[in-house]
Amino acid sequence: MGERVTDRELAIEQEYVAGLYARLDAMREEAGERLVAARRADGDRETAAVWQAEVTRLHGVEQGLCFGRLDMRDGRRVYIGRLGLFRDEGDEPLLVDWRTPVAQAFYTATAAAPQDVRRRRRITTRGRTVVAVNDELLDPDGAGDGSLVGEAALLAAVTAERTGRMRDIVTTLQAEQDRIIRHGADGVLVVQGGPGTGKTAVALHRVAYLLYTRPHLRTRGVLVVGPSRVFLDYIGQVLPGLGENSVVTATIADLGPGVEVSRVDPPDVVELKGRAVMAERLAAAVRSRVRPPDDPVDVEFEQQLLRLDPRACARAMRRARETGLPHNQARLVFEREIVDVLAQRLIEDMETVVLTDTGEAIDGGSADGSLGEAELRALAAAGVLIDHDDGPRTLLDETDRAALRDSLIADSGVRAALDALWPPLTPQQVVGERAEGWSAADIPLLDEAAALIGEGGDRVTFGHVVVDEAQELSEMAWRMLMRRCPTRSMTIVGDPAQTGNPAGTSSWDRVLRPHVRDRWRLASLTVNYRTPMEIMAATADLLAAHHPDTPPPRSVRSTGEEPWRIGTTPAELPTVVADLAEAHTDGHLAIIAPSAHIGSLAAELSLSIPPDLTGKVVLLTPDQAKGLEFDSVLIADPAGILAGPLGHNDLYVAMTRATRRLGVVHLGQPPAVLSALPELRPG
Ligand SMILES: Nc1ncnc2c1ncn2[C@@H]1O[C@H](COP(=O)(O)OP(=O)(O)OP(=O)(O)O)[C@@H](O)[C@H]1O
Repeated sequence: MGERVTDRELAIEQEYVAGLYARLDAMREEAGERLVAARRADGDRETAAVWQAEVTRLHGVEQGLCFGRLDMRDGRRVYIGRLGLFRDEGDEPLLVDWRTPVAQAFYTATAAAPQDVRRRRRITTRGRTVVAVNDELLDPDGAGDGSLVGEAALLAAVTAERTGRMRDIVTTLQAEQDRIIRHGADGVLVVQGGPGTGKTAVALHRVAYLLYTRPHLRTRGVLVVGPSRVFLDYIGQVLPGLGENSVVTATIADLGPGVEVSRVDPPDVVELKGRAVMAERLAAAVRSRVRPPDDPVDVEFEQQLLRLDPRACARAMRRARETGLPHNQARLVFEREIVDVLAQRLIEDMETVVLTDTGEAIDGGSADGSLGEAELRALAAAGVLIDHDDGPRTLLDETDRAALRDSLIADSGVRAALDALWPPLTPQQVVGERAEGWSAADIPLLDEAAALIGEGGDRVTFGHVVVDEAQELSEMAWRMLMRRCPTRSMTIVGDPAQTGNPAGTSSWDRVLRPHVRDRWRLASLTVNYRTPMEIMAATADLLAAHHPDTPPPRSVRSTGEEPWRIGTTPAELPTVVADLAEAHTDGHLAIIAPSAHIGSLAAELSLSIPPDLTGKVVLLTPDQAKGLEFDSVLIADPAGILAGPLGHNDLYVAMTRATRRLGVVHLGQPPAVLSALPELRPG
């Protein structure tokens, strides 16, 4: 039950909040001055970077700096906000960071389990002005069902018009979400839940939590992987608003070895390229480049022919392989072995030149093996540098041998022979050059090849990796990601009922076990904060037909607005969609259509490709719509979407993007799974 709050309370909070902003301003000023000073001090880049980060952090938390207050049973008042603020060091905090243990009760205290909280107050601000104060008394006698904390604020947040950019949910986090956010960082945490259950939001708040509680992650780095650049832009404001600016966001393609994706593979090829067995194929392809020769190999060096026998080659190859080094590094071992063999051969030849069979010196040489002029000339021709001033020396000491090896390595004839026996490779050569360009499914293959040959030794790794829409990753993509997360500390969020990639996953265990065995935990989210009941009901047939074991998430609200359908012809589809879009006046509208219609719809509606999410009308394929949300969604040609390789999942994604309204324009008869939708009557 809400308690009536007087204007006096509003005034009290206004004064307090004004004090917090004053403190924030003072901190900003100080950080700004320190930044200027550090920039002035020559070369103190590190200090300047620290203060630059602090300035950015302090500006990021401007909106909704303080959003709550806990009144404890012992009389203490705790104000909760986006960061901790103190009047002076060692003082009681003016504002407590939402990530501290003290603040947790703000999200999890209920009337039944009040955790020493007497009153929970939500403070709503617009700019720096307090516009509302809502209280909940956590009185065990007045316990409701306690499942939703701060229901009014939550409902206000979930019904608010969308802007095309994701907002943080720090003021209205729910208990099941809070538990996941504060879960320990060891091992892999998989967060599974239906559409709109807050998986993305939770993953991002968890990043902020981990950075706060484990500061070493700031240096080790946190990576957030998302399905597309459009999606990463969509979520891009959330972490800065939580005061965190150091996180790297990337798609799988961004992490790859710098090739441009310019081609789309057919679904069966995508599926094939994504399988883990491709790693074995690539390893075999690399191995096959190195085969002991059947016949002796003649190596030309300084107009002499040196003969390498196949057994010596095989032995050198074996030794190089036994090091376990990647191909291009193992080649250095092979090179050393072969050069040793060649050097030995040269030395032996040399000795037969300068000594007789019985070991006597000829051509003026001395019997103890020290060198005369003729030998020195022969050696010089072989590239061995002899210091004449040193006087006569013993036949080929270690320095001579080293010099001989160096000249062998530098020799083009020797290099050509080495290249033929153990060619240095590039990732492109291993995967097979593609004249027609690279596809997204090639990226993990190129990365695997780079690892096999030992390129990318300077590859950046991270202390924690978050994977969003993780159901989309192929087994090969998982291998690629794991190489970037040696600690295997990960948060993985996804929903196998939304998998659109033919190489994506339907089983977390299957993709994770090869990398972490059973060191992964599953957490579930069950409440849908995005999609109203009416729209979820419209997806019921689709979900039941294709994922009978997946319980639909429970919608937190109902809007009273029924989804509808309307039939048309292929020729009229663009104009029907354009008319419906024109009639749409409130909020953001997404038109979701199979890629075959995107061109004609974009032309008819004058819409941009790639889409600008902040536009009032946005045109997307189901794949591009993944993870996003809009006030209204219009689906064009659902049968066309269903015809894709995992079309039922794509249609499910498309239908669950709307926060308010859903309409479907079908060609001819509607697909069976949508036939229960009421038909829109003209007018
Ligand atoms: N506790 C909450 N308070 C307010 N809004 C919330 C809360 N939890 C989730 N939401 C809102 O619900 C919407 C869906 O969240 P999000 O995109 O994180 O869901 P998701 O599970 O990743 O969805 P999908 O799988 O469909 O991509 C967002 O607008 C988010 O802000």
